[in-house]
Amino acid sequence: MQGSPSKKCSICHRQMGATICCCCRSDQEQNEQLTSVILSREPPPKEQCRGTLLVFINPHSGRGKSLETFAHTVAPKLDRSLIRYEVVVTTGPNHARNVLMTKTDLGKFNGVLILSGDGLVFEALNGVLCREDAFRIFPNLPIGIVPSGSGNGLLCSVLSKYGTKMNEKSVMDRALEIASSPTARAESVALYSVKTETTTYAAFLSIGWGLMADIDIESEKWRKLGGHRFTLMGFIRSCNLRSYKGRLTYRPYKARGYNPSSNVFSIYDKTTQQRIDDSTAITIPSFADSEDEEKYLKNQKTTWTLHDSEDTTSSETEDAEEVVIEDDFINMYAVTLSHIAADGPFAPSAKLEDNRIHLSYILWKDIGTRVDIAKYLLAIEHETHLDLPFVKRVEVSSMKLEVLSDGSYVVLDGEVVETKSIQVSSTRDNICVFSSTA
Ligand SMILES: Nc1ncnc2c1ncn2[C@@H]1O[C@H](COP(=O)(O)OP(=O)(O)OP(=O)(O)O)[C@@H](O)[C@H]1O
Repeated sequence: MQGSPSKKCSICHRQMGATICCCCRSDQEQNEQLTSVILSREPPPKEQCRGTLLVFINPHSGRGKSLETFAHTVAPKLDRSLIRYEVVVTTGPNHARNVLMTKTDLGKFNGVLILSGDGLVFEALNGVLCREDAFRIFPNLPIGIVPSGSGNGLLCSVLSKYGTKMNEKSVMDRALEIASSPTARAESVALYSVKTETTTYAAFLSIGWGLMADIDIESEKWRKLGGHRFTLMGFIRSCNLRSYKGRLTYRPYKARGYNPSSNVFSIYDKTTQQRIDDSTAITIPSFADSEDEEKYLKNQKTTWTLHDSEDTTSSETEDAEEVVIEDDFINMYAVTLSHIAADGPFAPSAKLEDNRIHLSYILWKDIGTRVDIAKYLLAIEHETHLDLPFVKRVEVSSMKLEVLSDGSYVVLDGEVVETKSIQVSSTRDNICVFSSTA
């Protein structure tokens, strides 16, 4: 017997079945279908499973393929590895933040997996920062990344340490392997305290203002081009070069006796709560009264340990003097990790666990012509940008930027923050990030 006559799609001219053709489906319909595929998967039996991940998927990040990647690649791999997962498909800005701020059972997870870019990692960390147990969660809840956004500096910095080639395919392949491996390991990445006029943030990657910040934000409309969006906007911007008036104050970095370690651990050996319990058990004094014990635990590590604070012991007797520069800038870009994207390293000497801020800036008065700036942007790809004579660079432990003119973006970890004053400080706190397999 013959079925109903099959029609041809008017767009791709392929034969259609009973349902509408894949190319005609709206993004929303396709996302809804993928979400239901993901949510209807049978988890591996609890008694056999190795652990559980909390997964955030931003369906609109980068080229908009994250739901597809999870449904067709990550989820089947996790099932095979006997790793269970709870999925949150984010519906808009602050969804992930609100979940992480309020979730009462975070301790049961072995890690958080994020399918988006640096922006969603930043949002997630700042959700955790709002919790009273934030500073116990940070070093014990590993964050894994499947690169679906257009900027994945954190992931590229982590993978480049282990020799992954910096191109889109190699980064994606290795990220998928680590994200779904039962032998995945995590390690420390330094965290920074940031204060603006109104808000305190946790940051892990970069603070930009001027040329590169403008390129980053103004090219967002071309998200679907992936990394090429930066090249295109870079070209446009160096043709229309402008200066930005500001005051930059910084304190050169002194180690003050600090020698951070990577602290590598296996993600599925323990849950986050077990790791927290283990670390508090080492330091907890014994209390006769359980109320005193509860008070002690509550007061434990509830805020930042600043690198330059009075409490951090110093083997160096003198702190470095602050330096103040008030001038017309072309670019100010400070990074705390080596890579800001999947091309060459922006700060080759930056290490994951190290808490130095690698500050670089260009003053208007130091450049010859706009060709210098085009050279600078091109040199980033070849890792020679820091050798250019008009690029000033210094390693600092704190920096403050005061914006003295209108019409520019201050960009923190790739996200715009509405402020004219921003202070970034090195801390001795860290997060932990999926980084390798055993
Ligand atoms: N469903 C959603 N729709 C729109 N925005 C979302 C959604 N879910 C999360 N977001 C927001 O989108 C941003 C994602 O940024 P992220 O860097 O992860 O991806 P991206 O595609 O690289 O974006 P960008 O280029 O803006 O950095 C976050 O600020 C997050 O709050």
